[in-house]
Amino acid sequence: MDKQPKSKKPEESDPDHPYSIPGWDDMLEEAFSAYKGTYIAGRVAAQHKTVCDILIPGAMVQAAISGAMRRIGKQPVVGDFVVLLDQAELSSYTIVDILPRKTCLARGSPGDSSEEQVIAANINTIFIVTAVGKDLNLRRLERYLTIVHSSGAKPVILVNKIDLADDPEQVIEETKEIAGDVPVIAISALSKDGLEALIPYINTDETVALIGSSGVGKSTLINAFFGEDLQKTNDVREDDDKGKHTTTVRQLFLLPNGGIFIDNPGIREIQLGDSSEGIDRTFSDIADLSNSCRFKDCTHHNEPHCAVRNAVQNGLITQERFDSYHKLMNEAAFQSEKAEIGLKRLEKKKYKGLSQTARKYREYTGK
Ligand SMILES: Nc1nc2c(ncn2[C@@H]2O[C@H](COP(=O)(O)OP(=O)(O)OP(=O)(O)O)[C@@H](O)[C@H]2O)c(=O)[nH]1
Ligand SMILES: [Zn+2]
Repeated sequence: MDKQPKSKKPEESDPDHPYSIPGWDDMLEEAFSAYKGTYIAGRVAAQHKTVCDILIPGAMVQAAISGAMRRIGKQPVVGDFVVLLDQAELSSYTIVDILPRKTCLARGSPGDSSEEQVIAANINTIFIVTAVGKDLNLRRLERYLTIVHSSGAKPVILVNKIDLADDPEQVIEETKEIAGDVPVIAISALSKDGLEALIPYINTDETVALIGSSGVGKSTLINAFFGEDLQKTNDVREDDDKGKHTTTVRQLFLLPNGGIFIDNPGIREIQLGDSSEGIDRTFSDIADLSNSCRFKDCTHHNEPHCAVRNAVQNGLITQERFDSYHKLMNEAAFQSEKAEIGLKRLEKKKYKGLSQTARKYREYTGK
């Protein structure tokens, strides 16, 4: 491949250069260099039905999705880096392509609809927020870990309301037991204790998001950490010529220290999709033990000489964690099947998205 020379990072304020787009890097620069002509790059800050709010160097504009993209079902989501056709003569912008996504947060769609829904793209770190008390549910955490691992983003577990814990250390220990190598951080969004530990994850040009159940303190944390006036700090110069004024709530925020924060209801209410790969990473203890099962494709149900079931019997893995694993595998297999049926309906020849693990699991269990 013809390698483009790496361009030097210019001043952040240079409105003519895509480096002023939050999160822009050399890889994107290289992908974008394939577009010659009146194209500019931007990042999706919010999605609406037919248009998106796009951050371009020095301004925020609205752009429609090209007919060609709509026909093939290519839908930009918040966080995407996109290529815009700059039609100065029409005072408008059109999104003509999406630059390669580094991470992709998706959920299994509810009801009968078959396709996985991408909610946000290019998030580097996802804070999984949980809280001391009845909200601290390890099984639910495993579910969130699976979702984040599947997205490609880096998970970090925040145990909020630590001020309510009788024995904070024990709470953290319990959480660490299911976390693998994922960092576990105790915080109190209310008293702002422990928030400094989050700073390293919000480096310049990193994109972060948070997920967690209702009531764990996500809003309190956003206000405590990112500031009450997040919306204000995100004020960008309006492009008078081409930009239309938008009154809708933005979903991508620029943080005062240079980081980028993405928040929308879709991220907050995320469900498990076909994430069998994420399950393997969340349950790496089970995945490791699987190598010692007699059958290579052991599903750890009834097969003889199953190292995983042995570990459960010997107390190395708790019954609750084992059940949680099976529950998530069942759901992932169900999502896979739903996706497959949907795609057959669309008469697609091949579906690569179905993960092998989930397929085997479904064949074996008949679920
Ligand atoms: N004791 C204590 N209470 C907290 C802490 N953080 C949040 N809360 C309280 O928990 C309740 C829920 O907090 P929210 O920030 O609204 O929770 P949320 O996750 O945004 O909830 P949804 O908006 O439903 O998703 C509020 O009453 C907060 O004051 C904390 O660190 N300690
Ligand atoms: Zn087994």
